[in-house]
Amino acid sequence: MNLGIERYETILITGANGLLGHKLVQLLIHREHVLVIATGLGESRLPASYAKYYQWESMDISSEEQVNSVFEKHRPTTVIHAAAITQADVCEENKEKAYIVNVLGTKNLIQAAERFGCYFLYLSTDFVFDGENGPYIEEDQPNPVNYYGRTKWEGEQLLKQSNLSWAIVRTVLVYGVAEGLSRSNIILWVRESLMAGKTIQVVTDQMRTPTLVEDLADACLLMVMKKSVGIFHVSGAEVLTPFQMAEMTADYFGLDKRLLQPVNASTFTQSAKRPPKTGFIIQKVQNELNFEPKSFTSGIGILAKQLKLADS
Ligand SMILES: NC(=O)C1=CN([C@@H]2O[C@H](COP(=O)(O)OP(=O)(O)OC[C@H]3O[C@@H](n4cnc5c(N)ncnc54)[C@H](OP(=O)(O)O)[C@@H]3O)[C@@H](O)[C@H]2O)C=CC1
Ligand SMILES: Cc1cn([C@H]2C[C@H](O)[C@@H](COP(=O)(O)OP(=O)(O)O[C@H]3O[C@@H](C)C(=O)[C@@H](O)[C@H]3O)O2)c(=O)[nH]c1=O
Repeated sequence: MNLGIERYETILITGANGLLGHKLVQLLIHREHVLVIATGLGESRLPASYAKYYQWESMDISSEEQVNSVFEKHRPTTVIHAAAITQADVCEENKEKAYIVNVLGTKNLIQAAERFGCYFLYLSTDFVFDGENGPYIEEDQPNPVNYYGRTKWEGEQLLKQSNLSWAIVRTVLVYGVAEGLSRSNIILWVRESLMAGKTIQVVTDQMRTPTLVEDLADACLLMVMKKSVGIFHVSGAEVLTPFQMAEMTADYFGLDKRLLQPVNASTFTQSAKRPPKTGFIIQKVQNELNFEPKSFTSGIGILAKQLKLADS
């Protein structure tokens, strides 16, 4: 795909060791006229085969000094900000750390990006909503019910108040596979548990529109190409409960569904409250970007192929 840009773009990605960051690097490194600066905590955990196509910078976004020095060195034209503490329970139990990374880290990036006039794409979440009446459109009013959601919402507001040309991409329950991840996701968790013969409790009364990470990365690329501005809801189109997702995963891999134990979220104790019914209406990105997400079953198929390749 031609990026549709004449001059060279230097695209700086935060959270490049994460699931989305990994796929963004994979997608961008072979584009013409694009220099990829992949950043993350410590060393790169990206596949060794990508190494010669991008530059790695160890960058803790909560360090203003590290952020400024990486921006001075590479002078990015675009920032895709995917780094965050994404575990809702960790954020709830360690609010100060969550604030420092998710809010102040975002502020450091925005301030540095302002000095270089970057286009800034920020990853946000369905957890900015309270989940009382999803699925949501972009104009709905956020009202986060947990601390992770609050920090992401504060990040959104910082960006809106900036002088940057910005886009906020909100997404939902992202699934996929990549090397060296620091968090799992619903398909991997269900598959691994059932393969080990383990009974798992799965929630029946939450609603989500799960998102294949490759679809999300494609949407981010489209937005960078168009320099889209505003808030965009990017997710799968199917509204499903985690229990339905678990059943579909078990069916796909031919695993024993009797190991799936249905539970209500109220009986299921987690330190961060989860919004019950979220998910997105994605008409805006369908209309403006021609974005068409895969079905959940196709998404499992794509992930399964990658698992097979990794095993072979
Ligand atoms: N996953 C999901 O279901 C959803 C994700 N999102 C948002 O999408 C974005 C990408 O998510 P995803 O890729 O799935 O998440 P991951 O947790 O896989 O990736 C996030 C990355 O951020 C890195 N990170 C954490 N703290 C810092 C820091 N101080 N400085 C630099 N990097 C840091 C982590 O590093 P390390 O790996 O070393 O810990 C990790 O690699 C996030 O902003 C998230 O809020 C929104 C909705 C749903
Ligand atoms: C751990 C666990 C999860 N679940 C369900 C609940 C939940 O909807 C789904 C995923 O659970 P997790 O705790 O992994 O994730 P959770 O924090 O609920 O998911 C979120 O991640 C962050 C980053 C986001 O921004 C959100 O979009 C969102 O999808 O699986 C169970 O049913 N049983 C379990 O034992």
